[in-house]
Amino acid sequence: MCGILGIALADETCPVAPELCDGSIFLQHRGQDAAGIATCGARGRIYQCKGNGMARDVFTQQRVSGLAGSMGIAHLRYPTAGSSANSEAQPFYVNSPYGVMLAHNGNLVNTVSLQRYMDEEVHRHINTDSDSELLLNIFAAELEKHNKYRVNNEDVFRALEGVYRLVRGGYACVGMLAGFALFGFRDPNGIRPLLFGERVNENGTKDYMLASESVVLKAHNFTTYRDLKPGEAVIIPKNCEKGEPEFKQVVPMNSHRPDLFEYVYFARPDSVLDGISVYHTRLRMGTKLAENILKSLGPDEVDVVVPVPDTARTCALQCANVLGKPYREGFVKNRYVGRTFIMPNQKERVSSVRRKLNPMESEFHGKKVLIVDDSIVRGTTSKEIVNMAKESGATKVYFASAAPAIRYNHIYGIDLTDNKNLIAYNKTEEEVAEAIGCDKVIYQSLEDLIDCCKTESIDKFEVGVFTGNYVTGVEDGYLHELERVRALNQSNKTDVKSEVDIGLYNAADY
Ligand SMILES: O=P(O)(O)OC[C@H]1O[C@H](OP(=O)(O)OP(=O)(O)O)[C@H](O)[C@@H]1O
Ligand SMILES: NC(=O)CC[C@H](N)C(=O)O
Ligand SMILES: [Mg+2]
Repeated sequence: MCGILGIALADETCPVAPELCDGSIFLQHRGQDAAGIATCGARGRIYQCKGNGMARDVFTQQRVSGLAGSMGIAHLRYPTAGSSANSEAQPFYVNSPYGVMLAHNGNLVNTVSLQRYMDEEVHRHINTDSDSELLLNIFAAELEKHNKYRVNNEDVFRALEGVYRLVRGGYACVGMLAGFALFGFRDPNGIRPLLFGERVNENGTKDYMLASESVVLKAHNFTTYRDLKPGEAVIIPKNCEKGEPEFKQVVPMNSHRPDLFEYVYFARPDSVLDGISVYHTRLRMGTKLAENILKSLGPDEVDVVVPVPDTARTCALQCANVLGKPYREGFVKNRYVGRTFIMPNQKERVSSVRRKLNPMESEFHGKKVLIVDDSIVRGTTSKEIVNMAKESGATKVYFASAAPAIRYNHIYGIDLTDNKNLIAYNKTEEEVAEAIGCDKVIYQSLEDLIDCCKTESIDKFEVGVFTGNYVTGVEDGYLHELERVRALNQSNKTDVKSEVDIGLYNAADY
C-alpha cells in the first residue's frame, strides 16, 4: 500500500524537492521499503533519487539538493508484486515518448496477459517484475499511438482511456511528462485513494498537490482539496502559474468501492479518505467491538483493556469506554521500530515485534486481559503479544480484532502473503485462538465493520480480503503466478535484494 505524492509549484524558480521530501515523511506509514523522488527542471530534464530504505535515509540533504525543478513526484514503496529489490523502487521512467515518470499505489491483477501484450504486441522491454513498470509502459505505448511531435491534454486523456481499457486492478497514480505536466488518475472503482488540492500563494498564484492521504495536503497548506473520483484524471501544466489544471472523467465510474483495509489499518487516523474520517471509523469500530464482546464475555470476565500499539489505540480506547473497563497501555512501543506488518519478510517481522513492543508487567499480573488489535493477519503480532501477556502473569487473555477474520489474499496493493500463511486460513475462531495461544478470539463482523465506515454516498467497499470476492475479479492463473514469484524470491538463500538488485539507474553510493 504505497504512498504517492505530486507537487507543481507556480514559481518555476523554486525547487520542489524539499517539499516532496517533507511530504513523504507524512506518508511513510504506507511504505517503508523504498523511497523515491523525481523532479522535472529546465528544458524538461528529469532528476531522480530513489532506492531501498526509509525516506529519511534515501533523501539525504545532498541528494535532495541535486533535484532541480518546480514540479515533481514521490513514492514510498511497500512491495506487492515483484520483489523488494532496489531496482523496483519508484518512480519508474521511460524516455519514449516525450519522457514519462510514474509512481503507482496499488496492484494490477492481469499482469500475466499484460506482460504478453508488452512482449508480443508493442515490443517494449520490461526490466523488472514490478507491475508498476508494466503500467507505465502501457501508458507510454498508448501515448505513442498518436505519433505526434508535441503532446496535448487531449492526447494524455486518450492514452489514459487505453490504460483503463487494458489494465485491471487497483491503481492510484501520479506521473509527469517531461517539460509538460504533472498528472494523476484513479482506478474506476476508486479502490486506492488519491486527492487533489491547491494552495494560494501570497501573490495570488496557485500551487497544486496530488497525494494518497489528506493529511499531507493539510500539513502543507493545500487547504482546498478533494478526492479524485474513480475513473477520473487530472493534468496540471508544468507552468501552472499560466495554465489551470484540467480534470476529466476518463471512463465512467464503475462502482465506488474504497478498500476497507485503509480504514482498518493502512491510513493515518488524521486522514479523511473519500469523505470518511479514518479516526471516526476507528472509534466506531471500538464501539461495535465492545457491543460484540459483551455478547460473548460476561461482565466480570475482563479486568483491563490493552491496545496493541499503534494502530489499534483509537479503537481500543473507545472499546474500553463502552465496556466500562480501564484502558491501560500494557505494551510500551519502541518508537524507533517501524510498522511490522509491512516489512518485506517474515524473519524481520517476527524479530521486530519483540523489539517493538515490551510488556508492562504490572498491567498483566493476576489480571484478565482483553487485548485489542485492528486486525490479525499472519498472527505474527498476536502470537508474540499473547505470549508476552502470559509471561507477565495474565490469568486470562482474550484477543479482540476490529476487523473480521482475514482468510484471503489482498490483491490490490497489500502483500497479504498467500492464503496459507494467513493465521485464519481454513480455521474456525476456536482454532485461531489455539494457534495464537489465547483463551478466546473475538472478531468484528463484516457487516458491523462496513456500518462503521459507510456514509450516505459510499456504502460499498472492496472487501475481498474477508470474502474472497474481488470487485475486479482476477484473471486466470494470476494468483498462481503471484505465489510462484513469491516462492522464487523466498527460496533465495541469500538476501533477494542482492541477487536481483542490479538496476539500470543504480548510483555508486547506494
Ligand atoms: O497478524 P499480523 O501479521 O502480525 O498483522 C497484524 C498486525 O500488524 C499491524 O501492526 P504494525 O506493527 O504493522 O503497525 P502499527 O504499529 O501501525 O500497528 C496491525 O496493526 C496488527 O497489529
Ligand atoms: N503497495 C503498493 O501500492 C505497491 C505498488 C506496486 N505494486 C509495487 O509493488 O511496487
Ligand atoms: Mg499493529
